Amino acid sequence: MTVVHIRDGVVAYGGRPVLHGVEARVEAGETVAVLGANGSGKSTLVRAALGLVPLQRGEISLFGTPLRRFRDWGRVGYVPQRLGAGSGVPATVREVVSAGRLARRRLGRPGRAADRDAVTAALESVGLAARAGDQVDTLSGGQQQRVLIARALAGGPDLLVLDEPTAGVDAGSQTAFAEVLHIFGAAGGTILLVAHELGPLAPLVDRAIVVHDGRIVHDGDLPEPVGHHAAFHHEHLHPHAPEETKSLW
Ligand SMILES: Nc1ncnc2c1ncn2[C@@H]1O[C@H](COP(=O)(O)OP(=O)(O)OP(=O)(O)O)[C@@H](O)[C@H]1O
Repeated sequence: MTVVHIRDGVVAYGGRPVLHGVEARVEAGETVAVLGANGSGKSTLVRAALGLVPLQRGEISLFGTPLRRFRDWGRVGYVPQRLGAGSGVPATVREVVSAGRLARRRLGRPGRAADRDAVTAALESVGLAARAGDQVDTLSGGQQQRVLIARALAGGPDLLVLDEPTAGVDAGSQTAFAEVLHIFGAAGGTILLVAHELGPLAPLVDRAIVVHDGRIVHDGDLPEPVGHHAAFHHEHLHPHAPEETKSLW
């Protein structure tokens, strides 16, 4: 099944085109990385795929449903680049992660315990259970990134879309984060992630889409590593129990 399908996608900001008729698909169970230089259009591509940026032309479908008719947002977890800086709204880590449950809620159903358990499990998977009651703005940048990942996981999505999830995250945390994604993918989850550098995520990636100046210039195996990227193919990730993941952060 095709989980994400963009056909002839054109996006322009203020009349300036930044995506020029792109075609991209993500199949169920795949982990696809969108790679490219700064400003090439990677974020725009994934944000357009979720309807966060309007298309000037083209079509998008999610889980086989045209975006304009798609309502099943509980199946989608989105991790933006940053936790909306300057929102100014005080919220605890648990509250932010609980927001990830909203699309799963059904009116009139109890489900409170299930919500609480899902939030706790998501916090544990990113190693932040002990910080649940803290104000989110007292956490470091890397920890806030983990809150966003927990928020996306809490909804129990089938598709995770992540925009530079490991930017500004230290090496050890990147490895732990790769483990969380590995577990999600091994359970059948589909992953679309934007990355400038993959680092420890490289072994997870089934396919790479390379964007250059708003066009897809490669769609296939990970491109041959160059320079410091040469480490990519020498890293291996092995499945671990979630308990082990916790201790990695
Ligand atoms: N909201 C916006 N308004 C105007 N221009 C924008 C907006 N968002 C992005 N752009 C421009 O669109 C182009 C593509 O941006 P995009 O963020 O998609 O690139 P990217 O490949 O994700 O870059 P990076 O790796 O730096 O995050 C850039 O030239 C950027 O300046």
